[in-house]
Amino acid sequence: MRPRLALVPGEPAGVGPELCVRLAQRPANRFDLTAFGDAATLRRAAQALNLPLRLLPAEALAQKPGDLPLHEIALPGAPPAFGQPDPAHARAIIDSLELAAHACIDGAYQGLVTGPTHKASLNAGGIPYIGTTELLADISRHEVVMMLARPGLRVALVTTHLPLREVADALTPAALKRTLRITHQSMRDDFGITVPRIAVLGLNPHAGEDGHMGREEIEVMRPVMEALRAEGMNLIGPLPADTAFLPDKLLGFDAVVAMYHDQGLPVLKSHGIDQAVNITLGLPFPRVAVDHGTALDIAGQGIADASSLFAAADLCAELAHHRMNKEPA
Ligand SMILES: NC(=O)c1ccc[n+]([C@@H]2O[C@H](COP(=O)([O-])OP(=O)(O)OC[C@H]3O[C@@H](n4cnc5c(N)ncnc54)[C@H](O)[C@@H]3O)[C@@H](O)[C@H]2O)c1
Ligand SMILES: N[C@H](C(=O)O)[C@H](O)COP(=O)(O)O
Repeated sequence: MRPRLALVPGEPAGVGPELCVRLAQRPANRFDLTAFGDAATLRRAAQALNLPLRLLPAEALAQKPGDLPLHEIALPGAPPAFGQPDPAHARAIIDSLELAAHACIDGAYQGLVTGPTHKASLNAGGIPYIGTTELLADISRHEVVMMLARPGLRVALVTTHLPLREVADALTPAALKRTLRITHQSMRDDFGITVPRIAVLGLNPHAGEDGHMGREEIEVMRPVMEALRAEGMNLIGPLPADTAFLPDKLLGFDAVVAMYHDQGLPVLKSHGIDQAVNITLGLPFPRVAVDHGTALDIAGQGIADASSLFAAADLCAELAHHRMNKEPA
């Protein structure tokens, strides 16, 4: 059976809608798609790119390139100008994500693929939004982990979208343990790695230099890692973050756990945005997103690279297939 994926374009003023239009042109997808969003925005994106687009009822199946079933969540008013998010659209954008997530939880869809959102505009529109990862954790009532991945490198985060000055306080034994457990379990269940080798980065320079440059490695990290090793987890570290990503070292890890957003993600994104994706581990359904943002500077110009969205949809379908095949008959 082909999985049916819910596709949410994200910020209407950004590149998300045009990337969804490009995805709808791909022949022989191994999955069926239904977009959750605004029809006028998708049509406008197709027009800007001079690509065909035929919006179908949500439950229909695409018949030819350019077909896209749509569950419409209309924006109030016309689509925003390219590159100019309108906070008045915040509610509709969040509704798209929430409806798509609930449809996945209810089993109508086997996975969720999302385009980029503009966090500042959503907040300016009165929605206390931190990120889609956190939103999905709330909706599903599951503890989750944000992982970005590209061929040869997977990076999971203990803390996600919070100010740097709050990171050390947020690195609690419970947060670290939760992240390591969810990452370990997902490597086994979703990626089929029986004994995942998980590298854990120190928080401080040189992993604290035996306590001379910070004590979180000694007081928080080592006790948690010892306890989890006793349960059979293969954990390496705490490692100095500056050298953990050396190519030879990476060959020895299935995943790297970073303590905060910009400790891990710049390394991954420095390889280019084309093949990288953002996976939410721990949800009751697979969710994969693009690894890049709204790219407001190039929206509507037809030059945005759709590779990350294609990779996200392909991986989401693969994870969905995997879960469908594991479910008892
Ligand atoms: N998945 C997500 O929802 C997600 C991810 C990252 C950032 N964001 C949000 O996006 C907004 C803008 O963030 P930013 O400016 O830091 O990052 P960005 O990724 O939007 O842009 C950084 C640079 O990369 C380029 N770029 C991005 N995507 C591209 C693509 N598909 N093809 C070609 N070039 C591309 C942009 O033109 C820009 O020069 C912020 O609100 C941020 O929070 C969302
Ligand atoms: N941290 C992500 C990144 O840098 O790509 C991004 O902001 C999106 O995260 P959500 O999917 O949680 O919105």
